[in-house]
Amino acid sequence: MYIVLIYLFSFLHATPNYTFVEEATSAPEIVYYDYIIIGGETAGCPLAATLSQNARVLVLERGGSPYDNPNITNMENFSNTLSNTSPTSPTQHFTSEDSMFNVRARILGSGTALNVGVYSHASTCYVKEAVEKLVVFKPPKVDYQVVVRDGLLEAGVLPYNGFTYDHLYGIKIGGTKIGGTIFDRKGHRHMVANLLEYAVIGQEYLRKITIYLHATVYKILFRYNNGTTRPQAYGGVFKDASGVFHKAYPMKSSKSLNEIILSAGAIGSPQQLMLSGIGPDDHLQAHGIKVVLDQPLVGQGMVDNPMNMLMIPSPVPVEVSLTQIVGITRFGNYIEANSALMPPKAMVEAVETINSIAKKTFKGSVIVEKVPYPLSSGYLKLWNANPKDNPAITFNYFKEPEDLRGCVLGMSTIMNVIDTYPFSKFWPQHPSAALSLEKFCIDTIITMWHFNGGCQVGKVVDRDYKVLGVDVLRVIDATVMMLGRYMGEKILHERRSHGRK
Ligand SMILES: Cc1cc2nc3c(=O)[nH]c(=O)nc-3n(C[C@H](O)[C@H](O)[C@H](O)COP(=O)(O)OP(=O)(O)OC[C@H]3O[C@@H](n4cnc5c(N)ncnc54)[C@H](O)[C@@H]3O)c2cc1C
Repeated sequence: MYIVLIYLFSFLHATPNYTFVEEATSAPEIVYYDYIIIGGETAGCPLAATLSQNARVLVLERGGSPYDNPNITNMENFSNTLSNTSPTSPTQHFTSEDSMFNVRARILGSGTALNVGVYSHASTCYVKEAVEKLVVFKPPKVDYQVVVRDGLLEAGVLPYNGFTYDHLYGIKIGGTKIGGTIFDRKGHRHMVANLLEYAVIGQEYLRKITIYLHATVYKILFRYNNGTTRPQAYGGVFKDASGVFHKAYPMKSSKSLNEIILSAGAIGSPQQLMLSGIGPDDHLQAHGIKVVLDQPLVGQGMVDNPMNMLMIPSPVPVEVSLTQIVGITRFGNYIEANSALMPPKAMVEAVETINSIAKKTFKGSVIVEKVPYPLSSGYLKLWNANPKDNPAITFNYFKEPEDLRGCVLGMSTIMNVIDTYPFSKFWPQHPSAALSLEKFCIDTIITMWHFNGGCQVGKVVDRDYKVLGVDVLRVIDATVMMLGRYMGEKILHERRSHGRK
């Protein structure tokens, strides 16, 4: 075991030699695997690596590889990827129907190749320790983050919980913590794609996993077996970068153990269901899509965490840091801070404003507040039948008054933090009490990029994430919950109990 771990760790600081990752242009016209996973997503990568221990797995990812791109791998370049609007960018930009500027991932490893890297884990029964050994780290000590920690504590965000991966919330177990990060001590990003290392061992001989890049899935195919009226997913159609279409089929299995698994994200999965004919009857027909199953709840329940922030210009230089310290207030708000970064669009506009006032380069930090479990929700609809285009998404931020109240409480905490002694060297002024925090929250809302929903449990999928009303199709991604490795092991267990090795 020790030797295996050394073997695994030896890969971590170099670009992995994934011989099983190929451009989709090299794919045959028709391919057969036990599992077809649509999307190399945060749950999809560990799911694929786990399933490949006992089955043949194909992953179809519409984006490219995250390796050898310093904008992705180096923390200091974090915002360059987010502001890249080219058609081949790893970020696909969209504006929600609420006029919120936002981004979604288009790359192997999905959001973990773009994100801020804050890591906390689910309850321990779902946690696989090895995952944390491979991609999660304790952040280095950064003076500015120490100031944030001390400010939070002085402002009453107690107790201090030290370094922990635990997801602390609620009145009794909130407080201030040092959270995990997917950036290592040198500021290099580690992503879920690194978990494909699990699939490397034995690969040369067994060839149990294949990942096609720039493979955009256009639709899932359905049929009806032996005169039944229940649709069964039996394949998928994908297009490579040269515009050539290919088909991928799960190998025939008498016990229907082989499956198609949608792991295309909170936006991609409900969109793909609709494009494949599962969704609201009238909406699909309006786009000329043949209805396989009238399912009015596909695309419903879209939620995004509203985020608001204060930008704090500093008279002294501030080290570059992404989030290390997380304060969870007794009202449930998350308070996080980043320093000395040139941030993405909404932040860039704010920086430009500040610069034009200050007439000097921005030095400073941002402290953000997130409403953790917003009650406001919306829906996703298609604009057209092209899977490469964004669908129309409405989040209805702050529709529920409780969410706005949550923002006000969070912003009050931030103002208390910057009024503390540790913060005095960054922010010598006292925050203005005359500010209307309700107005501030509404006027300055931005996204936390944590959108989810669209394929809700009990409405679109069952508790095993199988799509209701059809066979051989699951959704395993942030749409439902990010339990890739856990679900992989569960599915393998089901496989073994049916006598498949
Ligand atoms: C800027 C930013 C910062 C964030 N910060 C944090 C953080 O600090 N901590 C944290 O826990 N979370 C953070 N998140 C959120 C987190 O990264 C996501 O919740 C997570 O990655 C899962 O996202 P998702 O399920 O929506 O999938 P997505 O990220 O949308 O991934 C879906 C994948 O499927 C692929 N795909 C979609 N459609 C198709 C198709 N038709 N054919 C083939 N492939 C397809 C996409 O290319 C993509 O790779 C952040 C996100 C962003 C964008």
